[in-house]
Amino acid sequence: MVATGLRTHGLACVRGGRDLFRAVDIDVSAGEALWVQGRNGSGKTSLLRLLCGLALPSAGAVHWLGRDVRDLREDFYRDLLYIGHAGGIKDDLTAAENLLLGARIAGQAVEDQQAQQALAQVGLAAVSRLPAARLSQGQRKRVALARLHLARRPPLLVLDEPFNALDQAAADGLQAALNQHLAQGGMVVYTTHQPLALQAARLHVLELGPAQPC
Ligand SMILES: Nc1ncnc2c1ncn2[C@@H]1O[C@H](COP(=O)(O)OP(=O)(O)OP(=O)(O)O)[C@@H](O)[C@H]1O
Repeated sequence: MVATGLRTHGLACVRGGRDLFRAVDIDVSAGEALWVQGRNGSGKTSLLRLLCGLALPSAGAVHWLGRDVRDLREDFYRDLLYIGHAGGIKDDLTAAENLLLGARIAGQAVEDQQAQQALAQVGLAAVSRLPAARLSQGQRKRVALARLHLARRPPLLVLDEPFNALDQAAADGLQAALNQHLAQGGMVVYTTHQPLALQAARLHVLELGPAQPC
């Protein structure tokens, strides 16, 4: 069988000396989405960071296309777009510079004009040259999400609270972009406290419970 997506087996995470979760098995293939749910502090962000190889699990492993992400490194990061809770936006850079920097760190060659177009797609054309420090929370979130509108969108999107701080029009636009990504065979792993099911070939739901006692 051809390995086509993101898988974990027996994933476990310990933070601050306590078990956040154990034995998490994930299997997300092309066109599928995983909605990670749970209360504040249940470990959603911690899980997403493990999936992206940004932290190590206390047990288990993460596989992308059949290989451990620890061995894949750059090959995995080329296929992945991770947008964290805070979006990684730098206050002293403009919206456009933030977008360009984020893309270039991910190894994506992006021209200024493409960045402007992507920012226009998320309704930020008028403020693209403003320092991010002068943007609202929702506008900062949109800067981070503009990465979805650059020419090359990686197949795997891992998005931590992407709908937070967005107004209804922006949330609708994001939902449409993610549904389009899934329809084209991409994969989305996301968290949200809002009732926002994406249209996927299969929508997996993972509910993280309260932390287990050590
Ligand atoms: N590096 C760390 N050291 C110690 N504790 C940590 C660390 N990272 C996370 N935690 C703890 O792990 C728990 C889970 O945090 P996490 O951010 O994964 O939760 P979450 O489900 O994303 O929460 P929220 O819904 O509030 O965003 C929290 O109690 C947090 O304080």
